[in-house]
Amino acid sequence: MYVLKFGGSSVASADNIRKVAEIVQASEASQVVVVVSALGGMTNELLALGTKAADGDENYKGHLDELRERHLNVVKSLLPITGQSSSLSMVMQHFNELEDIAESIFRLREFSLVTKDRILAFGETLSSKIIAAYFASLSLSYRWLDARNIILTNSKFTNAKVHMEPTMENISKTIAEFKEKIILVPGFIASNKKGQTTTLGRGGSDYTAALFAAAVNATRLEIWTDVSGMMTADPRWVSGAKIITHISFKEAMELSHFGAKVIYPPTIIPAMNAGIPILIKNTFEPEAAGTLIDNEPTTHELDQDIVTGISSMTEIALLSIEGSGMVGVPGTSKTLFETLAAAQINVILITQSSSEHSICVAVDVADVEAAKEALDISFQSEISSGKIEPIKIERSLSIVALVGDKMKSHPGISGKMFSVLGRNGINVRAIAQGSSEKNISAVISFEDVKKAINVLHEAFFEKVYKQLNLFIIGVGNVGSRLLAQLKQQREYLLHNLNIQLRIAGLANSRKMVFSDNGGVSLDHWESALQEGHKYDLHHFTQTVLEKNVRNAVVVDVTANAAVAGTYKKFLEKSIAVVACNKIACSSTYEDYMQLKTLSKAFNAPFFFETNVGAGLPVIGTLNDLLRSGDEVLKIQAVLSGTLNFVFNKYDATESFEQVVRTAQKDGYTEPDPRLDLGGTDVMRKILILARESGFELNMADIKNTPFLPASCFEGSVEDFYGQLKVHEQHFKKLYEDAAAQNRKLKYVATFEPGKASVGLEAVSPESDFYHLYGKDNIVLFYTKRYPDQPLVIKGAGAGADVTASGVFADLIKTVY
Ligand SMILES: NC(=O)C1=CN([C@@H]2O[C@H](COP(=O)(O)OP(=O)(O)OC[C@H]3O[C@@H](n4cnc5c(N)ncnc54)[C@H](OP(=O)(O)O)[C@@H]3O)[C@@H](O)[C@H]2O)C=CC1
Ligand SMILES: N[C@@H](CC=O)C(=O)O
Repeated sequence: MYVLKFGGSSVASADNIRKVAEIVQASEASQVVVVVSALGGMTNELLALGTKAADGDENYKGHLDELRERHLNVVKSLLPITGQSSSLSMVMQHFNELEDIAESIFRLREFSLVTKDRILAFGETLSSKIIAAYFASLSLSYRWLDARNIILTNSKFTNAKVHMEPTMENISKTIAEFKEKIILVPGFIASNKKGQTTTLGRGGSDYTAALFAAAVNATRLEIWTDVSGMMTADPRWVSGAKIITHISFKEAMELSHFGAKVIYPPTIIPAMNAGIPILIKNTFEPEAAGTLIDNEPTTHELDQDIVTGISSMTEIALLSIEGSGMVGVPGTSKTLFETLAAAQINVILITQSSSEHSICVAVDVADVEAAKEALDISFQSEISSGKIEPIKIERSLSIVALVGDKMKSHPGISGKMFSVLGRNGINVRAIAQGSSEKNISAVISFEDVKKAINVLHEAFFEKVYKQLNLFIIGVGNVGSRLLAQLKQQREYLLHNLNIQLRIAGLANSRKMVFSDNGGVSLDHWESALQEGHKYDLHHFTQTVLEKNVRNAVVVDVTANAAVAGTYKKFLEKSIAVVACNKIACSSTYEDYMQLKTLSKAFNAPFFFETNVGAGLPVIGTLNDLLRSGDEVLKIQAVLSGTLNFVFNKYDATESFEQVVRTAQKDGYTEPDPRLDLGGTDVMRKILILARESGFELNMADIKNTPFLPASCFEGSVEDFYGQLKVHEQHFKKLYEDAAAQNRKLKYVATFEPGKASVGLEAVSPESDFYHLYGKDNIVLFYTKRYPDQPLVIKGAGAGADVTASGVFADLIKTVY
């Protein structure tokens, strides 16, 4: 025998009830008990009706008419016209009775728990009788059974406790007498020994079904609902949440406790104790496998799935009792829990420090004031004598929990959980893990809960893609190439690295756009940006912070100082920063160090590989040398792609001004080319290398011997080009003097501990820099391990594509 329970959504309309009938008929069992809830939403409607009447609100009458109409309409659309009359009069009769009760409530202005149960019982009684009539119209072999004659409870109205022994006996005896294939039972309702109607509280229909399943020793209990089973996380929050096809009873209990609304744990206990498997199925997708809950060890699609699911509970509050007077004093926790129990307050989570200095309990936020009041009274003397500090309350908190039987024997799960939360800037307020190790719970801020569930889901469910949320500022020369590369590689990243790119925000100096769903389209980002809001850096920064999305990376592809000034705000919220903008790392040493410190302290990657050598692995190599214990003795380098290009190309046949213009047109110069020609760009780069080598240095410490006449720096960029023209002879002479000695002009940067310089040099053919072509850069690292023959990095050191690819590589590094 199977027991099938259909919830409110499954019987909400005539169409749905037809589906129920199909499912029941298709059941392979020779006999089925079908337990049904009230039409979807009806329990709340009935409650509201009674409350209205009790409040003296005459509108209860109109409300009653609507509910009557809804039931009559279901009958009319479900049954053939010839078979409707007896059901229509059955509905009318019940509503006449309901009307009498409602009128009494209205008159007396009293809606006692006894009356509540009477009113609520109409929901399941009516739905089950209508369904019975439909079964009759299909000529199915069925029997309607009034649960009130079978399930016996105490008199705790609205949440009655079942007298198990007589109830079990009643069910098994009664069912044994029935020969019909279908036994149809209204869920949720029962009666006390006086014969008064009682109800079984939250999840009552599931409980009815579990009682029947246990009493008849059913082969299986099927819970038919509107979702296809229990999921690895709440699908409203995690778009990649998956159905769990098989789960143990204990895991299901843990998972359901926090938020998984598919089953309500206490209701499945009778079936669980009897070892009856429970199958969660979707009435609207009956072909889906659903979730099987039983005593068998959990199987997963992937063996490495240690965690079965992630659950959450929002709207909780923490109460903390702290004080030195608690240490070594037995009885504090006894008083605490007895007080809360006496005040009818459910404790959701408990933590106590091993120092015994503090105990922290999580309760429903609705209970927190009452809890504090009760505790203030109980601990009054300890608080006033200072042994215990006044009880603290923290609201706006949530719990996220990992659930899984297999976590017990698997080290590292909690480590991974907390490091994933930490990496995403999610502060953990309290932690609880039972010795069964089936559940690891963390209390976090409510505003972080969505992010927390998503990052945990990504971390523990291998097949789930990790979503990288990019906020890109700057879509010029380099930024637009970056977007093109992201577009080109997005499928590769998805399928090979499980990284799902999402452009969560995009800005230039005029417009900005954000996207909450799929992200700004990589195919149409230009038009999306064009149609965006007016740009405002403060607004952009605030929006990034407020969005609080997981795996967020701010990508600075501008050359702007104000944008560089925002990194601090991001890093201290654990948002990664990737920058090709060199301003932050070449600002004051204190600012540079602050960013590095924040990055470490908040686990927020801060990558700027492209600050030196564009896409060349210069900073990464230097970091590797130092991490492995090497020390930098000297750095010699050609670090300006622009200047290398200009002095390679310039031979006085084409004007110097024209050659510089070409460098700008080809995307090698800074947005303001005077930074290249004046040496500032190279100063920044050697400064960054010196700092990354572990030396304290500032721009003012670098000697810059300019080769441009001072007048080139006056006025605008166009004035600058004008001055280059004016001084053509100066550049010609520089070139010819070098050529006359068989030398080439190279703009060289040098760093040795204590000193750094940049300037133009005429290098001979023996120099490492002589054969450096095009826009190439070269860096020679002389270190303790490479004292004579330096470690050399050489290659294209400027250009939008190579720079974009360096930024791209940094972005990917933030994931690992
Ligand atoms: N080119 C290269 O080879 C290399 C470049 N870099 C660095 O890359 C960065 C970008 O260079 P590049 O792409 O050539 O510069 P572009 O001038 O071509 O683009 C700059 C982008 O930043 C935007 N922008 C400027 N100011 C702001 C602001 N205050 N707020 C928001 N957005 C702003 C611009 O918007 P709008 O168009 O509206 O002005 C534009 O979209 C520079 O820092 C450069 O040093 C690093 C290594 C190599
Ligand atoms: N303008 C720079 C670009 C890279 O940083 C250069 O010319 O090297």
